[in-house]
Amino acid sequence: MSGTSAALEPPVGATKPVRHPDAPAPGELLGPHYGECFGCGGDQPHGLHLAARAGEGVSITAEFTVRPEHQGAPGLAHGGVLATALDETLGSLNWLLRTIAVTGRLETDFVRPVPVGTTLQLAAEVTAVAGRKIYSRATGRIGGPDGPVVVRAEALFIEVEVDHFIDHGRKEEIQAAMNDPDQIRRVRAFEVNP
Ligand SMILES: CCCCCCCC/C=C\CCCCCCCC(=O)SCCNC(=O)CCNC(=O)[C@H](O)C(C)(C)COP(=O)(O)OP(=O)(O)OC[C@H]1O[C@@H](n2cnc3c(N)ncnc32)[C@H](O)[C@@H]1OP(=O)(O)O
Repeated sequence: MSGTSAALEPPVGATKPVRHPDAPAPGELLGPHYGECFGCGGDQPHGLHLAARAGEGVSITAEFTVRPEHQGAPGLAHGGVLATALDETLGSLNWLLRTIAVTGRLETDFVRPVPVGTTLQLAAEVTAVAGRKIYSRATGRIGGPDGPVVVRAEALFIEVEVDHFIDHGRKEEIQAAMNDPDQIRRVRAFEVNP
């Protein structure tokens, strides 16, 4: 069974997403938005190490290999981990809009079990934008980019200012991030140039 709640229906007046002229080129690896991120960070030993690549338009592809530390049932990926992979992939779309945004709502269909050792091939696109609201959807397949769909998601991301993180994040990590020139460069890559 699947379906989308009314909260994920773009309102009347929503527009098509526009790829930012300075967005990474199609095929370019995006790299992590934060080294300690559980979804994409290279410095996060238990994280997913999800690698996302820019696609055409406002679309993304990504890969994530399920490791033993991601199990729910014996030999199978935990559903929350799969939801994280979808969330991270959908979040990566913001590189192409050059917008900073956080997940407001994420609806997930778990279609088939995903064994440990499997590489999940994810694809996501922004479908509509309405003010600060960014509507998107994603699929995850196994056995290659044309393999069977195992997970699906639809989401609503909400655009925020960098202050969202500075105001709400724990002081230690925020301070460390602000002292890291690489982190500042990454944040800038998300923001629209004035
Ligand atoms: C140098 C310093 C270091 C900085 C380093 C930063 C690097 C950052 C780079 C990139 C970061 C990307 C991170 C990606 C990670 C993967 C994605 C995640 O997992 S993100 C984490 C999970 N999500 C949250 O923690 C959000 C928690 N929620 C909130 O903070 C608020 O609720 C927020 C911001 C989402 C909205 O709050 P409001 O006060 O700003 O805005 P309101 O007015 O409530 O909502 C705006 C519109 O959106 C709708 N809306 C909001 N939430 C909704 C929902 N859940 N369902 C449906 N509609 C919703 C509202 O109805 C409203 O719509 P109408 O404009 O009136 O039409």
